[in-house]
Amino acid sequence: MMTETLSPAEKAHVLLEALPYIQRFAGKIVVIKYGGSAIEPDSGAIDPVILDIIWLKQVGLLPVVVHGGGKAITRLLDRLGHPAQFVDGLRVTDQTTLEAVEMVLGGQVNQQLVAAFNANGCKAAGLTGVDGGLLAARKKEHPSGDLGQVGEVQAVNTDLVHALLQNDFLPVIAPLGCDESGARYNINADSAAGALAAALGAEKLILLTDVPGIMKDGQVLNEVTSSEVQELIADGTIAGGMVPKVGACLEALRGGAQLVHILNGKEQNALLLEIFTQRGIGTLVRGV
Ligand SMILES: Nc1ncnc2c1ncn2[C@@H]1O[C@H](COP(=O)(O)OP(=O)(O)O)[C@@H](O)[C@H]1O
Ligand SMILES: CC(=O)N[C@@H](CCC(=O)OP(=O)(O)O)C(=O)O
Repeated sequence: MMTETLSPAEKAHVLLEALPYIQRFAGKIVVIKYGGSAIEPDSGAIDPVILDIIWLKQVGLLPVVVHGGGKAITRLLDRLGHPAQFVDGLRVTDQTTLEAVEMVLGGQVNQQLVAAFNANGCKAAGLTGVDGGLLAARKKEHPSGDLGQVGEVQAVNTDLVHALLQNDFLPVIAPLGCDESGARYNINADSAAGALAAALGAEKLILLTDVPGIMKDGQVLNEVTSSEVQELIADGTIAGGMVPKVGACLEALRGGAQLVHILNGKEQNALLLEIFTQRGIGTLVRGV
């Protein structure tokens, strides 16, 4: 292990460096979006991201996990011979696609994550945005045309999430929602995480993906403001799946989140390094 190469004083320093961050964030809600691009298919091996999140909870933070699963949905659609189609990072969702989305997000991926948390000593409970009226959705209108059953969050009822947190459960949330008529919607997981972070008054929103942050000319941008984000979208630097991600960041900031980050979930212990050390990693998105 890497710690074997550290002297006892260096090991103690690592622990002491974390102390002010533990004190600052204890009791605070941190929404973590775990993207389908970073979640490995079920391999049986312990996912290091799961251990990082358990660590956060163990030292008194209140993590809330929102997961994606876009790659797994596309794999299922491929097996069904049903082509996947995206517009601005959003999956066009016909009836067959909605069924696949519900199976993968509400079933496979959610249960894979919950089982992994529980197996590693962390009480986790899986739910979708349909449960307890968590994510009240409506059909998302898009300038490019009809996206089918793609939803956008209209309102968030946080009662169930608070009930879980109060009972020491880690909420693991799949981004599905429904409207008052019972129609069900596929919601982009970043957008769901942004809306939840805003509604929960989260201290932090962290979006874990498969790239080191927002990239420009091959370099990761350490920090961007909301107005720079608009320019980066307009000039095509930010495209595809990164578009809903930055939208989620801006929504969380508008909702009062103090710190919003995009990190590479595949980078070893990215979460712990970002939260508990002075080392800045990924992209920090600022409100101004
Ligand atoms: N400027 C950018 N910087 C980084 N990634 C970008 C950028 N523009 C587009 N992307 C794309 O966004 C992807 C991340 O979004 P997505 O595939 O939806 O991930 P996730 O499944 O983690 O939500 C990256 O893998 C990359 O292909
Ligand atoms: C409307 C829409 O695009 N929904 C997404 C929901 C899953 C998701 O966002 O997963 P990632 O975070 O892994 O991309 C989809 O169907 O792929």
